[in-house]
Amino acid sequence: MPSINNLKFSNGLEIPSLGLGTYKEEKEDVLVDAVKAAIKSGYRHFDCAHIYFNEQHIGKAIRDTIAESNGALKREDFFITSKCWNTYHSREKVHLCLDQILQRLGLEYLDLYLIHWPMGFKEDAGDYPLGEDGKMIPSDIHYLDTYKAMEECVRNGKTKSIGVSNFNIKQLEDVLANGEIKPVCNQVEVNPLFQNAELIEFCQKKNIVVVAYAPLGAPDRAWLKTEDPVPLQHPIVLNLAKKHNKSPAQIILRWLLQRGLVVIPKSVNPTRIEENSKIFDFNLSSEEMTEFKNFRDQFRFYKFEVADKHQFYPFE
Ligand SMILES: NC(=O)C1=CN([C@@H]2O[C@H](COP(=O)(O)OP(=O)(O)OC[C@H]3O[C@@H](n4cnc5c(N)ncnc54)[C@H](OP(=O)(O)O)[C@@H]3O)[C@@H](O)[C@H]2O)C=CC1
Ligand SMILES: O=C1CO[C@H](CO)[C@@H](O)[C@@H]1O
Repeated sequence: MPSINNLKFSNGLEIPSLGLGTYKEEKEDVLVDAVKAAIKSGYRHFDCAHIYFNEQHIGKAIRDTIAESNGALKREDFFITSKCWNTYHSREKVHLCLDQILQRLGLEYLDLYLIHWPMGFKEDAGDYPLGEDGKMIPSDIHYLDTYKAMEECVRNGKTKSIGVSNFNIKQLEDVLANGEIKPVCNQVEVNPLFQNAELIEFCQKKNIVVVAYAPLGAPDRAWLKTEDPVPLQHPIVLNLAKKHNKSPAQIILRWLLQRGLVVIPKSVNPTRIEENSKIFDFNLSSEEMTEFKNFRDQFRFYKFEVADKHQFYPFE
């Protein structure tokens, strides 16, 4: 089995270019089985977040696997990302959020701690503080202040690296100009229907690794509409799948890898988890890569519209 390769961060550390997404599953037995199946299939990178309400199960599966491996697996073999939620943007809360994450995971450090979104929400009013207008109530905390506290988390050893998620080019430029520790990554949506070319080009020029979320178009999203386009069923993908004797998901993931991205497909199905790992043993030609330009681009699956009035909302 070809092994999962790594990409190098600007700080010299490495991230496996395939990780397991974990959003939208909170059941302990399902998640523990999924994480264990992933480890068996060679995954070492797990994408978590405070707001996914499931980190205790992921941590349990990883710690149990390490304990049962008789020394074959250690904490250092894993790459664990988690994210500071929007109601934790003040300095004190950035630290509190990380402490709570580590406690739930049962780990002493993260490999990567991200600011989940540039927008801070009102603190101490639950995870989704909705106003009477149906929109998130903002806090007045600037993401540059949040980022300063993130830097302290590297200095105190609770995370190896820091980065951001859902930041646009202007917001990244602010962080690059004002921060002391460079963000190693920006985790953003990328899939055939939302190719995000301009942002990816900017990040790659600045040596910021792009982690592609919703790589398969999040077909399990709660807000799915029957008329929405489905990347996994697109004729271009189906045709390439047939040609390479691969599945539609493998074709999309391979296309993303060949754009120099890290992919974090979510699955809780052991067969699909293994399928998604078999993307390192074939190549799409440059002509095949170009075929993806024929997709209807700019169909964003994660718009987070309840926060679109926030001064730091990142999307147009
Ligand atoms: N930073 C951010 O703001 C965000 C980060 N994320 C992260 O990115 C991860 C991935 O994104 P996500 O939204 O989950 O969506 P994905 O694009 O990864 O799609 C997940 C869906 O695809 C299905 N699936 C997985 N593998 C296959 C396959 N081989 N063939 C067919 N269907 C398949 C899964 O079903 P099943 O489980 O049944 O296999 C599930 O329904 C998240 O889980 C999360 O970790 C996501 C959104 C926002
Ligand atoms: O990662 C994500 C999934 O969950 C959140 C919503 O509950 C999103 O805001 C976020 O981008």
